[in-house]
Amino acid sequence: MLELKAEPLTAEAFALFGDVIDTRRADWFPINAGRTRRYHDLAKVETLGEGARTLISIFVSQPVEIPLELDFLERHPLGSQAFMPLHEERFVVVVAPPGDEIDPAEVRAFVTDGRQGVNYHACTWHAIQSVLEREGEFLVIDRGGEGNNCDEHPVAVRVTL
Ligand SMILES: NC(=O)N[C@@H](O)C(=O)O
Ligand code: NI
Repeated sequence: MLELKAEPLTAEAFALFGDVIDTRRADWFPINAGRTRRYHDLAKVETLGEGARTLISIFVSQPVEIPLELDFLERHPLGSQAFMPLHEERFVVVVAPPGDEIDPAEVRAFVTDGRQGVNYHACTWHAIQSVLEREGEFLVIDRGGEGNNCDEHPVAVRVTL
C-alpha cells in the first residue's frame, strides 16, 4: 500500500499533470464596459477522437473519508477533465503522469484550498472526484464522443492530510 500525505496544491507542482484553475493566480482583462474581469483561457481543454465534443456537467459528490483509500487510478485518453468547485469545496487530488504503467514513486497527492479547480490533461492518471467534509457541487468540463475514454489501473494508495 502506498502511503501519501497530501500536499497543498500549487500550479507548479501540478504542471506535469494538468492545470490549476485559480483567479488569484491568473491575469485578466476588462470586458462589459469594465464591469467584468475576464480571467481568460485558464486551462487546456482537449477533446480528441471520433465525434469529440466538449461536455459541461455538474457533479454532486458525497464526501470521502480520510484516510482516503484508493485501489485504482483512472485516465481519460481522449480528453482533459476539469473540476471547479461551486461553493469553495476542498477536495483531494491524487495523480500520476501519463504512461501505460504507474510508477508508485511518481504518484502524488494534493489537497485544494476551496478556491482552486483542476484540469487533468488527457492521459493523466487520477483518483475519481474526492470531495472533503460535505456534499460538493462541481462544474465539470470534459470530453464526449465515440470510443472508450476511461481506463483504470490498479494501484493501492492511502492518503492522509
Ligand atoms: N467517471 C467520471 O465521469 N468521473 C471521473 O472521471 C472522475 O474523475 O471523477
Ligand atoms: Ni476522471
